[in-house]
Amino acid sequence: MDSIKKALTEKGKKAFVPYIMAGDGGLESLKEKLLFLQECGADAIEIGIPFSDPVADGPTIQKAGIRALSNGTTLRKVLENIQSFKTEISIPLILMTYLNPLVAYGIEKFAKDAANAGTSGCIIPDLPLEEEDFILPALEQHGISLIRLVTLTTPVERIKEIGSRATGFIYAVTVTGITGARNNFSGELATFLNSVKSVSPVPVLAGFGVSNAEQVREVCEHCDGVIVGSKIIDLFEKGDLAGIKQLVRTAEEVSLT
Ligand SMILES: O=P(O)(O)OC[C@@H](O)[C@@H](O)c1c[nH]c2ccccc12
Repeated sequence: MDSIKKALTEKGKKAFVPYIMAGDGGLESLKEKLLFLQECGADAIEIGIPFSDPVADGPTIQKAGIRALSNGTTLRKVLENIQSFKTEISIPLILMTYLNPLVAYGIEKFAKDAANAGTSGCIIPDLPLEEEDFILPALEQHGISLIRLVTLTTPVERIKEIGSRATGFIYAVTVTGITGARNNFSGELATFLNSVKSVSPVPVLAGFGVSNAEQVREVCEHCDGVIVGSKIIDLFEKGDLAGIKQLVRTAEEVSLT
């Protein structure tokens, strides 16, 4: 079993995966944030690499990216930084990057350096299934799982194909739009999550727009766990560490389905 799938299932509870932007608040704060989230009980952590054209991101993450870029954060610096404290992290770290910074860095070199840094998964939202072949072999060779996304508008056949290739977990996008807090979800959400679950050999985690305990519970009822980004960034910015801890813990209270 791959290490991400194992980490997300072995505790026998719904998974909680926070997202943070590397370099937001200075790269020196990354270690502290990761250790804090690990201590709160996060099951894995998604680390965003800042990029100038983040097409899937809403205002909160766009702003976090701009802050990170303006203090000189690069993919190379992030990987070096993570590598320096990797022995202190025991949960999977998953990098979220758009294709452009990856291609600029070099695919082979990225896969090798990401593995050396101790990361075990990668989300590339602008990499379509049809174009995976130029990157997948390098990731596989270095033991990095490619985490694929499905959305409310992905056709059933495509969801099946993604299910057949899935490693780590499947990222089910809960909204038709960009990242950021939402007041409510589509009426189709439960049906969508159930259909993804029915073809997935790995956990199905839902993300986009989840920003409070009630929504964590609502979404987790129909899948294996949740990913929260914008709200976590907000809470870190406000210094509300108790709020983060409480949100992470919510997933433990949801009964297994
Ligand atoms: O911020 P939200 O709405 O909680 O959504 C999660 C999200 O932040 C994180 O997983 C993410 C940030 N940028 C992305 C781009 C594509 C896919 C996923 C992401």
